[in-house]
Amino acid sequence: MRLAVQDLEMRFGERLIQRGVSFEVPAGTIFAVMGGSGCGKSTLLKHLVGLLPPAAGRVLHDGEDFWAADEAARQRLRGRFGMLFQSAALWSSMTLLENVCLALAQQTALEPAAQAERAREVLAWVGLAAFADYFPGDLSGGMKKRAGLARAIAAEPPLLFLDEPSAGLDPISSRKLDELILDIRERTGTAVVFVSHELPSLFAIADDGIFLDADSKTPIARGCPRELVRQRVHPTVDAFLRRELPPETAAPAAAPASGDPA
Ligand SMILES: Nc1ncnc2c1ncn2[C@@H]1O[C@H](COP(=O)(O)OP(=O)(O)OP(=O)(O)O)[C@@H](O)[C@H]1O
Repeated sequence: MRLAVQDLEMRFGERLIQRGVSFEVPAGTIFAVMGGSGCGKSTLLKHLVGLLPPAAGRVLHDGEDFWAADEAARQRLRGRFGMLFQSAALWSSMTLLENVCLALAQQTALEPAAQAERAREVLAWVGLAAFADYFPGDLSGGMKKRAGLARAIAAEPPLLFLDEPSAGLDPISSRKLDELILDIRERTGTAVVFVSHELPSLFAIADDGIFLDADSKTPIARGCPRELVRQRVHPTVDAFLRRELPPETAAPAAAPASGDPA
């Protein structure tokens, strides 16, 4: 499935958030949505997953215009997306197995026995085979994220949306989640669109990406984060990807005190 975003304009009422947002995500690509706080990353994700209509522009799935389609067609397209929200959004009263089975019941025609078999398989992929009968409340944050990922990928969606997947995780859990996302792409060929502030994750897994700028309210860079940082494409992008203060806010370099060695 190929996602194409064409000249999207994002607004809340009169307030412009971003304009001129265009990019494509071919099958199997891991695509990062980057930018500082409040630039519109989560809002863009809402336009892409079908939660919020954009003010203008198009979101095409294999050429089919999502927001111009009727509700039945949108529902069919939504069934092809896997989603992992920041909170992992698991049902707390259901075990992990039941959480994954519920997603399979909603998104596939599998019989209950086949749902359970598939659910155990994906829980094993994410390293939670031994926790199938646990409730989300009994898991660590990283385990909840992995369970959420298992649920998102259970029906083998061709397109996976991840909203800050590693937020709140320690560096080791975050690294494991990155490897899991790469492994899932390898196994299923899914495309992944993810929002992240985590530089190690951006550098480790993204093949391509877009940088949304809150000041100009428009994208200011496109490409693989590793390349963008190497090419020094824009001071704001540089500041973000290198964790450097932008020149206008950086403290002046301290003058050497007299008597210091030269
Ligand atoms: N429902 C809403 N109504 C009005 N304004 C909103 C709404 N949701 C978000 N905004 C505003 O739109 C802008 C973009 O918000 P968004 O959450 O998309 O940013 P973000 O890049 O995801 O930020 P962060 O990295 O901090 O999560 C912000 O200024 C926010 O205050």
